[in-house]
Amino acid sequence: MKVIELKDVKKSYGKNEILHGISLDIEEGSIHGLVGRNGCGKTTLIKCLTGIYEQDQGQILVCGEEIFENPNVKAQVGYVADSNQYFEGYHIDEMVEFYKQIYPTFDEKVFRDYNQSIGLDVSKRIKELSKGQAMSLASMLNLSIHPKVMIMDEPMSGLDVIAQKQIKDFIVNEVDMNGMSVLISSHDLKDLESFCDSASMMKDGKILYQGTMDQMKERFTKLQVVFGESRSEIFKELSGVITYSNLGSVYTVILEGYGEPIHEALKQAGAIVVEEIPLSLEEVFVYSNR
Ligand SMILES: Nc1ncnc2c1ncn2[C@@H]1O[C@H](COP(=O)(O)OP(=O)(O)OP(=O)(O)O)[C@@H](O)[C@H]1O
Repeated sequence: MKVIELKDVKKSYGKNEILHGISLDIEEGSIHGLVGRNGCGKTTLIKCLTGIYEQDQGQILVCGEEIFENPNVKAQVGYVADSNQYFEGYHIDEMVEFYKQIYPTFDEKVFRDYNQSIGLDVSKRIKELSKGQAMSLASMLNLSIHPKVMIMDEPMSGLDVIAQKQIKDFIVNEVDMNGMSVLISSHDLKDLESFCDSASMMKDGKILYQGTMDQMKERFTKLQVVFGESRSEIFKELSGVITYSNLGSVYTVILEGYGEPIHEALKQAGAIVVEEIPLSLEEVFVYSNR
């Protein structure tokens, strides 16, 4: 079942259109990564998806309903923003009380359990927390709602590696125990690769492609090709080659549209070895944004 459905969503700031027709589906119980260069529109998309902004065009369904000005749906959605500038004068304990009032599903015991690991002093005011501590708090509070859908805008920024692991463990726990679905934006692609089931890659206000991690990587192929002698000219002529490098007669090639014809062309040109090497999400990102 799809918990998030976006159809042809457009959003402008004034006359400047930022989202140019975004369509995106996220399956229940999955962790979906949102990646893209600075300024491509991730936060704008997230603010539409959480109902903070109304889209100018298109449809956004969360749990089957429009989210904008829909408190019933919003009550089922956790949101960790990329910066937390509100409630600065509140003590953590007061924030817990506030969440209890706003969200009937808020589970104080779970919050205390999470904070047992993270170790924030609950008598502190929000403004006395470091950036990483404030991000951890936002994640813990929102996870303790047991939301059906969790939207997280760079939630790991500022967190040390131990806190990152703890927050990821909490997220996975909520997914496993309660079937929570997650959309998470991050610039740490290695991290997303190990953590997400699927991802979307944004570029200039559009989704370039979306799919499972394996499907994302299918777009490009990385080959190791060995000739008896140096043969760089072949890669200048071969179709789909994005980049190549060599160490003597051993070539590493990144190409698009690899298949039998290219394999045959390399063999006919005298390649002794043509071997596919796994690509990382980071490599897919870099070659997609060239
Ligand atoms: N409130 C605003 N008013 C006008 N323009 C804005 C506003 N917020 C963002 N923008 C512009 O919209 C574009 C997309 O910004 P957005 O914050 O959505 O990008 P992002 O992908 O989240 O970037 P980053 O990875 O740096 O956080 C940018 O060009 C930005 O300058």
